[in-house]
Amino acid sequence: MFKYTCLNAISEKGTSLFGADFEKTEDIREADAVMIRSASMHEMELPPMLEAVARAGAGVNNIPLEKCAEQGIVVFNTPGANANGVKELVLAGLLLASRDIIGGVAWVQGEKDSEDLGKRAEKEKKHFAGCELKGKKLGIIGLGAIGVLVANAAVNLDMEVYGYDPYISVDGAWKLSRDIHHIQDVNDIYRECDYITIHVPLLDSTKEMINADALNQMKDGVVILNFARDLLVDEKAMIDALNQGKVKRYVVDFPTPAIAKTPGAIVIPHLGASTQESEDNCARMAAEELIDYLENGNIRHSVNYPDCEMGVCQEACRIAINHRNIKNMIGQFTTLFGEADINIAKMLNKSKGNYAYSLFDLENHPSEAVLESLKKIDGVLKVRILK
Ligand SMILES: NC(=O)c1ccc[n+]([C@@H]2O[C@H](COP(=O)([O-])OP(=O)(O)OC[C@H]3O[C@@H](n4cnc5c(N)ncnc54)[C@H](O)[C@@H]3O)[C@@H](O)[C@H]2O)c1
Ligand SMILES: O=C(O)CC[C@@H](O)C(=O)O
Repeated sequence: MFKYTCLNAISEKGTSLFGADFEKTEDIREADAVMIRSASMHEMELPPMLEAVARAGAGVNNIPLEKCAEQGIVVFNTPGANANGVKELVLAGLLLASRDIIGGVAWVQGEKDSEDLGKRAEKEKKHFAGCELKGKKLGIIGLGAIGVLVANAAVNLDMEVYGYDPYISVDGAWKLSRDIHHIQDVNDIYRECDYITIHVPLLDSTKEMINADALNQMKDGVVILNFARDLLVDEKAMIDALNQGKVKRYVVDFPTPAIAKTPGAIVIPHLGASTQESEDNCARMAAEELIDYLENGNIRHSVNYPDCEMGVCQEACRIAINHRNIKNMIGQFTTLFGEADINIAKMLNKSKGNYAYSLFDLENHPSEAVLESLKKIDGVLKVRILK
């Protein structure tokens, strides 16, 4: 029996996939698995029996990845599962920044008791006029699941699209429309574009990438959209740029009191992935990842351990070992099995950065003593016996 806990509301489309071997608990201390959206785990003590965390979403900056890896806890996310939801809100952001729909609707609300509202609207509407997207230059920083969808949709809106992503995946490159200009130097995006949208993860290397230097290079009256993470933008520099009119509109999905008070900012309460479809997709993918990991030891879409899949075990049992990526680990594992007279039917070892993962399908069950010896090997972080 496995236990899971949800640290945020998770769609029932995902949780309903947990079968008879799974039970929900409200107490993380007895959970084998955590499902999470945006709650922060940074200050949390990680219980010793926790095996896995699944982020029903893309960004994992709310989870201590290294601390989890050190305890043999595999962290998953759900790449692409909410990308369409975000893409659609980015398109809404482009339109909201270009036409004063928000100002116009607020004006109508303020005048809703005027008998001659229709007539007055015709006179006042000039205050809410805007510009069209067609022909404008859109720069996209980050061409992953969301950036590619935004880029292709913007081409269909007749925008001139510039994309920058030095680490673009082969899959991403295949999906990208040929009409997109591939940019090698992000400064070209800063200098050339009328609209700039960022779709990169929050990392040490991307933190405050939109800072005073970047803003100074941009065109006067540029529109910036940030549906990725608040800390990608230096908020103080953005507020100054909005106050000086350098930035015409800043559309941001991450509210703070300072930005919400600044004229020109269009601030949304983190709604990018808040559609039924995105929530269902993320929950389903997260649940499937956890089930396959807990039952079969397979890792797919992990952000702190290598992906490693060996299907369903057909032998006496499967041993899953989370360990450091250092030399002679496999030699020590196989020596132990050999000395215990256990034949290995199938094995797989993968590494990612400082961490590695090994699966062994064995023809006989190892004794408790063998399992204890495995756990004692220097560099081993977790050992599980499955089936
Ligand atoms: N507002 C929301 O509700 C919402 C929803 C989903 C994702 N997000 C955020 O959006 C981010 C992107 O999501 P995604 O699903 O497209 O992720 P993704 O991993 O598919 O794409 C990220 C892309 O950024 C690129 N990248 C990394 N560093 C870069 C850099 N310095 N310059 C240019 N490109 C760089 C990567 O190569 C990758 O292609 C997530 O990390 C998350 O923070 C927000
Ligand atoms: O769970 C959410 O609502 C937001 C998710 C989003 O920020 C993500 O990174 O996927």
